[in-house]
Amino acid sequence: MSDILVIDGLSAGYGPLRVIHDLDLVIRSGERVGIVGLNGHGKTTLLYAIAGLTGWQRGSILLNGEEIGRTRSQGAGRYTHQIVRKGLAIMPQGDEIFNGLTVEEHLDSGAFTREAWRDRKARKERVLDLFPPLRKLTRTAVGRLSGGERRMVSIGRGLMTDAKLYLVDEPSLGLAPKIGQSVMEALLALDLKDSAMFIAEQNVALLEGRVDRVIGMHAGKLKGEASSSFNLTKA
Ligand SMILES: Nc1ncnc2c1ncn2[C@@H]1O[C@H](COP(=O)(O)OP(=O)(O)OP(=O)(O)O)[C@@H](O)[C@H]1O
Repeated sequence: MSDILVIDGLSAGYGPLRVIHDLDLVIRSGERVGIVGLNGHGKTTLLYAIAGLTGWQRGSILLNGEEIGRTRSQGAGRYTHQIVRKGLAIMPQGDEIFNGLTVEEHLDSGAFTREAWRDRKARKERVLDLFPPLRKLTRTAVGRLSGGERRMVSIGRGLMTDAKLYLVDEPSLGLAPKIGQSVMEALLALDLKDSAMFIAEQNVALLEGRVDRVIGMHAGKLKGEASSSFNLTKA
């Protein structure tokens, strides 16, 4: 098992606000790791820092052995395209999708590397196998879909490339519990091979027993392994 993500001494924030405090984390190939914590304690900011999307950051982040951290004081997103090309897929919180585009156009938009584009038909099939409700909707504009279907599109787009690390931010957020559970189950059914998945989620129960590890986050620091006994209010 090789290290896919090695974070060493990461601090990050926005302007004067420091959200992540000197954080270390290792995720290995084949691992699914969950991160839980209350709203505002920095889960999204940690995922953003890995993707180079915070206001500023410092500390080392190795993705598959390559440094993607750098010390940055400004220019959020300036290096994100390079990080993505090194093997990062990010599925952001909420549905960052374009209402006028069809499901198929959305999935195609995720196949932006040359290999992924060449292979997009097979990749779409893989996504449609994971999310069967989308199969009959490929020509439908996403603006007409339900919340659960939109989430499937947004996650499915992130699965159109062969990433080394998939970052998924609150896949069940805002969905009815049953729908949230089925989206999570589909996501966890993905054959990771030698890649890894890092999932931020507020609902610990959705992760427990389904991922390899659950880590708690409180006030910008990791709290070690968590379980359903991990009390979010007192973490
Ligand atoms: N773009 C931004 N600019 C300024 N401050 C931000 C920005 N994004 C987040 N913050 C602040 O950073 C802190 C951590 O927020 P973050 O979204 O990382 O937490 P979270 O644990 O992911 O919560 P949530 O589940 O609501 O996303 C909060 O105080 C938030 O207000």
